[in-house]
Parts: sequence; structure tokens; C-alpha cells
Amino acid sequence: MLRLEKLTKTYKTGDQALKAVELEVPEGQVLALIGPSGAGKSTLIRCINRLVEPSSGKVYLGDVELTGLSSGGLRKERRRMGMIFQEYALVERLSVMENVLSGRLGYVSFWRSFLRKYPQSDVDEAYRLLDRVGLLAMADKRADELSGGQRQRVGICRALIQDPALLLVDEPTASLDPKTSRQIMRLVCELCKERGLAAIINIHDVALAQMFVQRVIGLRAGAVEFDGPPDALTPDVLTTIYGAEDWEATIDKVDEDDDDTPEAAE
Ligand SMILES: Nc1ncnc2c1ncn2[C@@H]1O[C@H](COP(=O)(O)OP(=O)(O)OP(=O)(O)O)[C@@H](O)[C@H]1O
Repeated sequence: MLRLEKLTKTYKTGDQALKAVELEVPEGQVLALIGPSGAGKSTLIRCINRLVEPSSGKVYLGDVELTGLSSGGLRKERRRMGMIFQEYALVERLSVMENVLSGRLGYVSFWRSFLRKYPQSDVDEAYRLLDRVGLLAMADKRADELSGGQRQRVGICRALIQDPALLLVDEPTASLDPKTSRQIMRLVCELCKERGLAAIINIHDVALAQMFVQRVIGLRAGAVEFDGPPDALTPDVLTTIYGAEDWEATIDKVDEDDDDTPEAAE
């Protein structure tokens, strides 16, 4: 459902962040994007929905070539791609409900969005989503009254109310403590499964990625260095992606935590 062909990004500074990346993501697949700082993970996620303009190559979402779209066409296609950010990107002074509903802005008319009048069906869906993520009682609170984990749940609802086919998730747990990080990763993965949604999750924590996803892509210096299941991430592979390090500790951590695997959670 998503296909990248020779996707390349060279910033004006001369930094070549992506080097002819080829990637195909089938419907409903959740994958983690790992790699050292500067490998190009954020750039890759942002080139897919063209928040960053690729230098060359093609991005297809289903049959639509996103890289060939005008701004009007792109606006329409962006509805099919929900984005979740590290820093949540909520409007602090607005309520939880209003933040969730802002995910519908791509669908409602200019005047409706200007007056912030959303159809009742959108409001109903927002309540359903807030209930699903355990925030129903918080609907009227201001966003700046929430904890980091609660904010990220609002960010997740805002992405889902778009009714996307693909979630682009950029370091969703980087600002959270380890337990909340695990809860958020579990929630994102469960929601993708419930809704048949594909997702690309840029994540620094290799152990966390291994716990929850079916496929891992390892980026290094703008190129795909690894593409496989989480259990194929051996110390040798991690050294190829990240450079030399004591990886046994990371892998042992996953083994200890194995009652947190999606299978065990079901
Ligand atoms: N706006 C920009 N202008 C110029 N160079 C940039 C810009 N954004 C990123 N880069 C460069 O592109 C390369 C890839 O950066 P990117 O942020 O995509 O990596 P990353 O893997 O997401 O890193 P991190 O894990 O630290 O967030 C780096 O060399 C970075 O310096």
C-alpha cells in the first residue's frame, strides 16, 4: 500500500539524508525504523507525506503517486496519512476534545474549521476514540493540564480521527518514561491491528521496537542496512547499523520482558 522508489533527499546544506531508499509496506503492517542519530529516519517519515520535499524518487500510496501531486491533491491525500509526533504538537490552550477534532480539519469546510463547528458524527467519533485510549473523563481538560503519556494519547486520537490508511509516527516515546513508553507503543500497535492500519514508527529504543513490531528497518547514513523480523536483529546486525557496542544487554532486556509481547497481551 506504500511504496518508495529510489527516494533521495539532499538538504540545501549538502547533507545527503536519504540515498535512493527502496521500501514497500503492505496493508496493515507495522514496522519500526531504527538507526543512529542522523541516519535519516525523521527525513524518511517526513518525505512520505512531503512535509520535507524529496529531492528525487517516488512515493506511492496505493495507486497515487504522492510525489507528483499539486498542493491541492496533496492536501487531500494527506488525510490518508495520520502523523504522531514526539512533542505531541497539541494546541496547549485548547481542550482535549478540540485537539482531537482538529484531526478532521482536512475534511471540514473552511468556515466550519474557522468557527470550529464540527459535524456531530465527528464529535461522536472523538468520544469513542477518547474512551478507547482511556481519556474520556479528560475530554474537557485543557491540553496543558495533561501528563506526557496523556498528551500522546490525545495525539494518537487526533491522528486516528482522520481515518487514515497509514500512520507516520516520529519518535512517539522519546519524551516519556520507560513504562509510559511501553504503554504508548502497545496502544499504537493494538490500534493498528484493530483498524488494519499500516504504520512506520521511528524509534530510538531498539528493545521497545523488538517487543511490538513485525518488521524492522535499520537505516544507516541514509540507506537501508537491515530489513527483517525483530528476532533477526543479532548483535552483528546491530553493530552494522549502529557501530560497535555491547548489544547483549539490549537483547537480554527483551528476553526478560517477553511477557509484554503482543501475543502475551492478547
Ligand atoms: N532541515 C535540515 N537542513 C539540513 N540538514 C538536515 C535537516 N534536517 C536533517 N538534516 C540532516 O540530514 C541527516 C538526517 O537527519 P534526520 O533528522 O532525518 O536523522 P534521524 O535519523 O531522524 O536522526 P535523530 O535520530 O537524531 O532524530 C542529518 O545529517 C541531518 O543533519
